[in-house]
Parts: sequence; C-alpha cells; structure tokens
Amino acid sequence: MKITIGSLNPTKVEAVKSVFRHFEVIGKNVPSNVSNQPMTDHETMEGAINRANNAKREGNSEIGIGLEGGVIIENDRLFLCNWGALVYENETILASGAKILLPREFIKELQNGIELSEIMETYTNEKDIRSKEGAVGIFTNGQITRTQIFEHISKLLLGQYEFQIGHGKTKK
Ligand SMILES: O=P(O)(O)OP(=O)(O)OP(=O)(O)OC[C@H]1O[C@@H](n2cnc3c(O)ncnc32)[C@H](O)[C@@H]1O
Ligand SMILES: [Mg+2]
Repeated sequence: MKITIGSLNPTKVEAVKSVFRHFEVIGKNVPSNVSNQPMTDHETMEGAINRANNAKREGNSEIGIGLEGGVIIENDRLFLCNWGALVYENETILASGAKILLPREFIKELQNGIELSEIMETYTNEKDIRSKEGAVGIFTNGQITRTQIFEHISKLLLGQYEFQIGHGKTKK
C-alpha cells in the first residue's frame, strides 16, 4: 500500500519510513494551507491535516500523512509543538508530539514574522537545524531529536490506524 508524506524534510520522511516499514513511502512537497510558521496548537494541527489530505490526493495514494511543526505562546511562555495526521478513505487520525519550552526571547522575533528555522540558525550559528536535530535536539542536548519526535507521532498514527482497520471500522 502506498503512503505519501506531505514533505521532503528528511526528519519527517525518515521518521515515517522507519515506522511504516511495510508500506511504500514517498515524500512530496505539498501546501499546508496555514502560515509557514503556525503560531497556535490549532493552526499546527490544521497544517498537519491539510498536508495529509493534499499528500493523499497529489500522491494518488491510499494513505496521506502530514507532519507539522509550530509554536504556542502562552502569556510569556513559548512552547515547541508538533502534530501529525493520517488520512485514509474518509477517516482522519490525529496525534501530537511532546512539547518543550523554547527561550522566551524568541517570542518577539516570531511575532515579527521570523520563522523558527531562521531563529535557530542565528541562535546556533549553524545551517539547516530544521533538517537535522531540530530545535528539540538543541534544547534537549541531543536527548530527543526532531526525527524522534516525528517517529513517536508516526507510531501513534500507525497504531491508531491498525486499531481502526482491525476493528472493522472500515470495510478492509
Ligand atoms: O519542508 P517542511 O515540511 O515545511 O518542513 P519545515 O522544517 O519547514 O517544518 P514545518 O513547516 O513543519 O515547521 C514550521 C516552522 O517551524 C520551524 N520548525 C519547527 N520545528 C522546528 C525545529 O525543531 N527546529 C527548527 N525549526 C523548526 C520550521 O522550520 C518552519 O519554519
Ligand atoms: Mg515549512
């Protein structure tokens, strides 16, 4: 069975490939139909759902997966958040990832429209953190990487999918 994951970011593609081992997994850049930098939990979740639907359709596959990163500002606290969506037939499965605090001095820059990926490059003086360990990898001293967050979300999606198929929620 073919799965299209709505991104070419290697952290996302590798995570889905390692969890959905028995599927044919293809990455494809598709629109998230939300801002490039989602600023709420809800917007991040919507981005994941949109990517999953766009990936399923554009990839002409049975299953579409969307993984989306974003931030949440709660008073003067800034959190990193991640969401995943898996769509098949007319069903949508959802899962979110672990959250951590980010430095509160990032809030102003994000509110001025600078993306987290850019902020992280300036902060670390390293290129393309988003495709490597990610902000989570930097701020957890490498204990948890961006790929691992997406693997965890992918397992939550796969497990729910298996549960639904196994319990005959669909005709398969
Ligand atoms: O190619 P796509 O799939 O869009 O991959 P992306 O790295 O841009 O990832 P998202 O669009 O899902 O994330 C939204 C924004 O937040 C940034 N971001 C999210 N998590 C991050 C992380 O762990 N490290 C660095 N940037 C991150 C990301 O680079 C974008 O600017
Ligand atoms: Mg992006």
